[in-house]
Amino acid sequence: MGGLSMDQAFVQAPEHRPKAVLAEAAGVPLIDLSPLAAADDDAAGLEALAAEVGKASKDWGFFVVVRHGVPEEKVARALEAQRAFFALPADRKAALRRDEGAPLGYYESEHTKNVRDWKEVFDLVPREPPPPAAVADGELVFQNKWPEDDLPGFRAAFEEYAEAMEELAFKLLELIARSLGLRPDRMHGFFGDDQTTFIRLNHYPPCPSPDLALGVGRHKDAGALTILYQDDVGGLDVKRRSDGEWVRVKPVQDSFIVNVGDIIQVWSNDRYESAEHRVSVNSDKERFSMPYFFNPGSSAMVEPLEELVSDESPARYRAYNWGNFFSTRKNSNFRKLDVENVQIAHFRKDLPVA
Ligand SMILES: O=C(O)CCC(=O)C(=O)O
Ligand SMILES: [Fe+2]
Repeated sequence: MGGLSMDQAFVQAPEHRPKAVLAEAAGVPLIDLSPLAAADDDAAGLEALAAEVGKASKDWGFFVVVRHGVPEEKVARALEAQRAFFALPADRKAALRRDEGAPLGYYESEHTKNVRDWKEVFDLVPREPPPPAAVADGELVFQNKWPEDDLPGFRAAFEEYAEAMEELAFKLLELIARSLGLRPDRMHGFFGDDQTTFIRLNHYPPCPSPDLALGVGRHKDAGALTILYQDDVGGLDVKRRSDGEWVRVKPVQDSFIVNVGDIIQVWSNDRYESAEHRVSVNSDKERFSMPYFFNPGSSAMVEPLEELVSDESPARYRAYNWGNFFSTRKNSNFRKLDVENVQIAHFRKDLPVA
């Protein structure tokens, strides 16, 4: 199934194999977003909601949202298109395969931290930047590859899904800004028409060795915010900050899982921290998930927001260019490299010991 066959490339080092995973009890916070719908006349409700989002972002870096306002039918249509795509014959999927300079489309050989992931993916962008007149060495071309001939409804399903996700992403960004004591639209300017937001469709086929391999190896999301749909199979594990245990995020009907990525960690000057997570696979069920990675434009310089920096709380990171970070990370996921992945830790300032 899915054309993957178990070999050494998928085997995790013993310390990273998915052994003990805690049950979902005392897990990731569940947040009801319905106060957003009442927004304008309920300032107190919004502030309380922002405080909840802030606490979850601080304690976990992850939370599950329900009553989020995204129409069920839009999610159902996207999910149906996703399943239909991965059910296509291997050669039809391979016709849309990504390559090094053109990272969108189908791919079945992603590596996370140099170990192959037990999954196949399809990446697409909601906003296609115009193709550059000349492509510089190492520059990536973000052009969608649609399965138009096989699945004529696919593109429309994801265009409407992306629109709904963007609306939710801006609302979440406003709640995060409020929770940090900032103007609600403080971060909006980073997400103009040049944003590098992308949607990934994940398919994790049943795996003959779920004790040795992972669907996605442990990692942190590099962007600003991730909004993930997962089906009812389960497999996403989050590293709990309080004790370093891996905790399974329980599937909840009609919910999304939200996590703050590295960029929010940097903007917030470490008030919020992006959490490590991974995907465990199982031997009898396939699993589908769809993350929406909300990312700024590639020219954005990422650094702690000035309102959150002071003499008492000096900037903990040097500014870095998002476009460079993003393309370096994409290249290292494409094939096995000898070097360590780029990390925000590389931009961390050495703070004098107080
Ligand atoms: O499939 C999932 O539950 C999570 C996938 C993930 O972490 C990622 O694609 O970055
Ligand atoms: Fe992730």
